[in-house]
Amino acid sequence: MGESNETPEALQAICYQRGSLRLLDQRKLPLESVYLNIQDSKDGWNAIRDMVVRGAPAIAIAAALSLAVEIHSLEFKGAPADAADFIVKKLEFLVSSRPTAVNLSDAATKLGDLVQNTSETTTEVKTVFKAFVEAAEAMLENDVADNKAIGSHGAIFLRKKSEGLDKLCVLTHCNTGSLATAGYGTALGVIRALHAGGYLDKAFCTETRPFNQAKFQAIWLSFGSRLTAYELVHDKIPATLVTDSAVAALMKSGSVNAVVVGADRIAANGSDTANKIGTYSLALCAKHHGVQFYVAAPLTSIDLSISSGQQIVIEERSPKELLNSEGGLGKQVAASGIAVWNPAFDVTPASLITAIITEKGVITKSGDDVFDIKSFVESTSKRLTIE
Ligand SMILES: CSC[C@@H](O)[C@@H](O)C(=O)COP(=O)(O)O
Repeated sequence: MGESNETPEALQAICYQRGSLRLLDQRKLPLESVYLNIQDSKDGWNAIRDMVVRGAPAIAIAAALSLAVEIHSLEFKGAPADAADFIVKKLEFLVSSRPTAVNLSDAATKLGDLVQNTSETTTEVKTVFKAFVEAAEAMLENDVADNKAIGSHGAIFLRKKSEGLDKLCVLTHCNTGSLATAGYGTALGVIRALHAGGYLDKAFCTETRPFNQAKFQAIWLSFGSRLTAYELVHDKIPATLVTDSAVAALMKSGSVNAVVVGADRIAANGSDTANKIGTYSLALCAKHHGVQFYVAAPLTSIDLSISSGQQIVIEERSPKELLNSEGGLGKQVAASGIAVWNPAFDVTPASLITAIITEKGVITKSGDDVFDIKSFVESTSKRLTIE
């Protein structure tokens, strides 16, 4: 993994052209824009594990493209079936980088099926590789369009639900924007769409402990946004940063009309949702204060194979992120010997969620207070499109 200081375009987390992949090192934002060259799936795995790239959709796309770059110039000896097996094994390895977001394993399953099927209909290894590379590239291209559709559906729905208000104040958590996706973002995409339409009064972004994913922090290793605040400032969207622990007081003051967050995995039960740690507290606060709470996510974040949030594996990160400054790399800040529990995600029960905003429309609850996620997904044409 080499480094370069070139800045192709601000807010572009994934820079790809066939045979070349560079990932914006999000640990260094907002003070430095450094791109890391990703040459193979091992580099991709490390970049995901070490949070160079993060956010459920971006992780899946970066993983697939890291393998696309690896096989671009690979001299592979073997039959098409061996090439498909090679790809499937590499995908399994990539899936092991981070466990909670389903987008990566969804992509791996679909891409694996694609290469297996292709290998059965060709005598050429290069046909198998080409099918994989084109499908990985399609993920990058389709994601921005999907996010813009999420933004548009969300903006229309939120306005409808907030009749009487000309402009809305919307709170978001973590980073779900251009940096977490191929561009535009999911929950942040809804905020972008509201702003573009002249319907946003103000966005609130939470600090998002412990990695500070929403905060603009002047220490390059204090992970996170830095990121959401960076995007909001970049787009000149009126916004205010708050600590995670200020949210209850903020809602009590009546300053928030709606909360919109992203998702790493939505269960089929209708629908417990895993998202960045702290999301559950926001949802409880929102319920208490009568504030609407929305999840904005692509259909690839829905996992129909699990019936409830209890089956979602929650990633636990290093205690060092709490014990030391600068994302764990700096000086000790906590008492020696203290035990640490550092989950990266939590699960918000469906009962606290007003609606789920997807690229295919908004999933609302039926009379018995449940989301019929399964019917919604089945009635739409795609999850991961392999064209
Ligand atoms: C569009 S990103 C959706 C989620 O992935 C996001 O809200 C989140 O929890 C990101 O967590 P991260 O640990 O930064 O990968």
